[in-house]
Amino acid sequence: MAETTPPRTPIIGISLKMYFSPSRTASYISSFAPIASAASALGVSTFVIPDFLSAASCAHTLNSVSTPNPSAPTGVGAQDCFWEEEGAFTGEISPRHLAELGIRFVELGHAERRRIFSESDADVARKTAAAVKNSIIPVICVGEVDRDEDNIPSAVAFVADQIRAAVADIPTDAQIILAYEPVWAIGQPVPAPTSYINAVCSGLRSVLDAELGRKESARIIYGGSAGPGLFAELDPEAVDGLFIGRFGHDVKNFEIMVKEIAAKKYA
Ligand SMILES: O=C(CO)COP(=O)(O)O
Repeated sequence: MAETTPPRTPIIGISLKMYFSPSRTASYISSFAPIASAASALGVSTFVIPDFLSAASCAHTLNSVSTPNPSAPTGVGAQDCFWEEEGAFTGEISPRHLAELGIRFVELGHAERRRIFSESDADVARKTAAAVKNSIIPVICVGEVDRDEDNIPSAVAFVADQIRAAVADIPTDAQIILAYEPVWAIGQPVPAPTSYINAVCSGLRSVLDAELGRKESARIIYGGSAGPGLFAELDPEAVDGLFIGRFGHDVKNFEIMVKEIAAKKYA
């Protein structure tokens, strides 16, 4: 069954990629838990995506954190999943098994997976459908590869095609998160220019609302060298939150960004 609530609550998440050892991840989660609770009180949802080795124990910890606002929960995600639920698929991870362990999000189609492991839009679509079927919220990563700040319509068109492909086989009311990450802005010292992020996200918002019927069910978060100070410059009508990488490794930065999102979204 698709996860259909809560709609469009601001949300911030971090992927730890393959940066942290299991012990460092455990210590990060201990510091993260009270921040998630405070974020909920501010009306901001949070998630952490550790590597697979730590996902179950992180879910165990974070799922027992008290989040005072039921519309702003916290949760743990996985960095990928397979589209099949069970069987002879050596090395793959079942979305049904993730759900059984209390994992509430799954990141799909990250730029690194598309580039290094040749994941296609068709793969992402099948994984998205499998996640939704298991009540896991997909965090679908999309973004254009080349930097061309003068050509916003072409970035919007490219990313909109990625989105159309990813959601082709799920119901319109299934809750999804679109992590808009211009590939050229990942792993850089600074994010994409804010005017550019705002323009692309507002183009995508129109496609989601008018064409895909996802005004309530799809949130857009920005990722790609995002850090403190960024959200204050973003358009809160177009961008629902952030997807953090390196600049959230210091959990204090994550806390700062939670507050910046709350301030801007509830201004
Ligand atoms: O890819 C990202 C999040 O998944 C962004 O990573 P960085 O913020 O480290 O560039």
